[in-house]
Amino acid sequence: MEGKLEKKGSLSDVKTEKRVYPVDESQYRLLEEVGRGASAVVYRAECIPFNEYVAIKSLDLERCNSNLNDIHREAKTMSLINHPNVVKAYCSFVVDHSLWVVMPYMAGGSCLHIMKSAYPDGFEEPIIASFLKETLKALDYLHTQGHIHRDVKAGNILVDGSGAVKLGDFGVSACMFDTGDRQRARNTFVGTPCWMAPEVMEQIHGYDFKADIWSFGITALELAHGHAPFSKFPPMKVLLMTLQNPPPGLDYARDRRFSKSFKEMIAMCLVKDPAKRPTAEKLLKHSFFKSARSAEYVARTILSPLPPLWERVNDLKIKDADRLAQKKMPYGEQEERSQNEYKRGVSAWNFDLEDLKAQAALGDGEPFSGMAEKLDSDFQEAIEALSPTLCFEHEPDVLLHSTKICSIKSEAALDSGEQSMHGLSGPLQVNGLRTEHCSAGKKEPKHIGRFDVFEDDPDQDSTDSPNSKLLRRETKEDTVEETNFNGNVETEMEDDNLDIEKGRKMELISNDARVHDQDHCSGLLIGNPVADSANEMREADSEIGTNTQALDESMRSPKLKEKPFNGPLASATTTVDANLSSNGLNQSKASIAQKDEEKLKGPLVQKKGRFSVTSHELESQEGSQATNTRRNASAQTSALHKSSSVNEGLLERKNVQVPTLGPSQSFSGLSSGMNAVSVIPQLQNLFNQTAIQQELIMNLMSTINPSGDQYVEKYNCMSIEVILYRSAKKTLLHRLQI
Ligand SMILES: Nc1ncnc2c1ncn2[C@@H]1O[C@H](COP(=O)(O)OP(=O)(O)OP(=O)(O)O)[C@@H](O)[C@H]1O
Repeated sequence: MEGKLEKKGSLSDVKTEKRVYPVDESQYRLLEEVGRGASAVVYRAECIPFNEYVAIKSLDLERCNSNLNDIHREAKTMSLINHPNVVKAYCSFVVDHSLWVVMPYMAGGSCLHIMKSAYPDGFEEPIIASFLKETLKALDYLHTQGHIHRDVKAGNILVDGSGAVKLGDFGVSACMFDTGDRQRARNTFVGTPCWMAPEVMEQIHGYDFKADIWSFGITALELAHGHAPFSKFPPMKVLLMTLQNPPPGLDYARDRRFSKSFKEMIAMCLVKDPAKRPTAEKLLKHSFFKSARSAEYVARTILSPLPPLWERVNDLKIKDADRLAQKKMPYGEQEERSQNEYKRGVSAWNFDLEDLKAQAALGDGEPFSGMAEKLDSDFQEAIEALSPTLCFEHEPDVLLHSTKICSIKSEAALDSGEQSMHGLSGPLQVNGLRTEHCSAGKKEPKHIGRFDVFEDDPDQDSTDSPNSKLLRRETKEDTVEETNFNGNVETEMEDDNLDIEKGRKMELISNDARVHDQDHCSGLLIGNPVADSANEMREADSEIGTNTQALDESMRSPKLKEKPFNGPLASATTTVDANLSSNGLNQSKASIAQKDEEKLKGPLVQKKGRFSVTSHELESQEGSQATNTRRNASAQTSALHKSSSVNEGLLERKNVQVPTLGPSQSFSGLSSGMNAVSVIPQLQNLFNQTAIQQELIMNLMSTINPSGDQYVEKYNCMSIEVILYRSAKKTLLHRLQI
């Protein structure tokens, strides 16, 4: 390691390393603010004894989830970094409630700052190549040292006065969002949604340094366009789009100005299967980087016309404040702030998958999905804006990450036990569409219901994008799923094994919540994430402390304790899969095919690190207790699957009309051997879950904005919808009983 440091370091670094920077506040004079992030303010400062400008990043420890030891450990790591393209920490020390990290002052500021001030539509290609090449060197170094940056974006690519480029924000800020060791950190969402790799969002197998390569590709697009893809959307939408859309690329009409080589380089980074992304070292050899210019060229063409960094930063602050002032409505203001922070690239987006699923359930899943068209657009926004991982407290310009939903979930999880968690665990399932890796050999869906309304979409023809071409080459079969907001999926399969494939999908879902098909889907997370999750939640709760206490209180209703919160996600999935398997014969054919295949390969159910675990192994490992629990959970999940699919069959057979269900409230085919009476418990189950969700939403609303009349109004509106929905279910139940 030592040798590597020397090889990759520079003389100047070695020189500065010998300097021992004072760890005493009085030895520094803070000057202007030159940057602000989620948890830190960065100042230009003077190191008095050395008569040198430095940057001091002041991290507010009171706003951090991490304990002081974690932060110090990370700061220490940062100080050990020694590479000309990585901003190192000279030293760090605590001042009052803040940690001061002393770093070299990067007078040009971040690429984001430069873009915002002077290049709102992005840079020219040689400049992009220059920034990216240096960034890639930094990543190569970090990855070689075993580090994952986790927050690569234009806002963290810094330029010094002489045009040298360094990757900043390594270590400390990453640790700010961790609550423990790295492994756990790697199972939480860390980073900024637009830049986040799909595998980071999915949390199925964890992620590695290839996540940085994805973020690097997104950063390339950011530098080319002036903003990251999907940056205008709220985080939930960004996550959905990243997971379900084809990877973004330079596919717009205006991108004709960019070279084929640039487009190709981006497409190589933005492959959803991390294993297929190149390493930083390999990428550095790509022809695109031949167009990179010298630091001197960057300083002359880009930096010299700009005013000093602090002036630019101040101007940007004023602009942001003006924009905010234009929006007067409280809700609009909050949304606008959120968007501002988001566009600014602040990384306070520490998501938890469960939060997102809860959000997905609230916004998109049953019971509301069928009524979506009836809700006014305002209400839709309000539901989306429930994205409760974000809230503003105290300081208007600072986005804090709140764990309110997490706290609700913790209560529910702890109280209702493992089974309830199964419906919520695993990959994000929204609108009945399971997220799948591209490597699964399938094309991505073209639309995500209402989320496909994207200004740039016409240009972004998924079939023409270089990425999708790239993906298609990897694809053995050609499957296109089109999903609308209500979870209906039209499937076109050009493969000869159509029926078997359809049946296999059904088998995968309905067997229970366990099976993954290695080639097809990420599937539900099985194993046993519950215990860990529950522990993490307990810890998270204790850390959250008073912030969420009020909410926790409000969530301790007996109903919530009794009922597992696993309905909408599990049942929303049903529509899709039931549609796929409307033919019972196909099912059994597929079932046989699946079993044959399992005999040969052994069904892969989970990957643990480098090891694949088959269902047999898993069962024997987990012992009978875990198996039983899983079976219970499976039975529950299956029941929900069945309940939804049975409905339509009954409707077809009995020709029952359900007047208040929207046209898009989809029910699917009847499984053979089911009778009407047998579905009543399942319907009852759905009915109960509706009530639970209603209460959950109400609590959320009152907690987020206890005095907000708007929410009350919205809630009333929603209550009506829920009542309509309930009455539809009652009618159905009544008719079935007759
Ligand atoms: N050494 C430096 N010299 C000059 N400006 C800097 C320096 N370090 C950071 N900045 C500026 O301050 C901003 C915020 O810093 P930083 O990103 O490290 O904070 P953070 O709280 O970790 O933010 P983030 O939300 O990106 O995680 C950066 O975007 C950059 O513009």
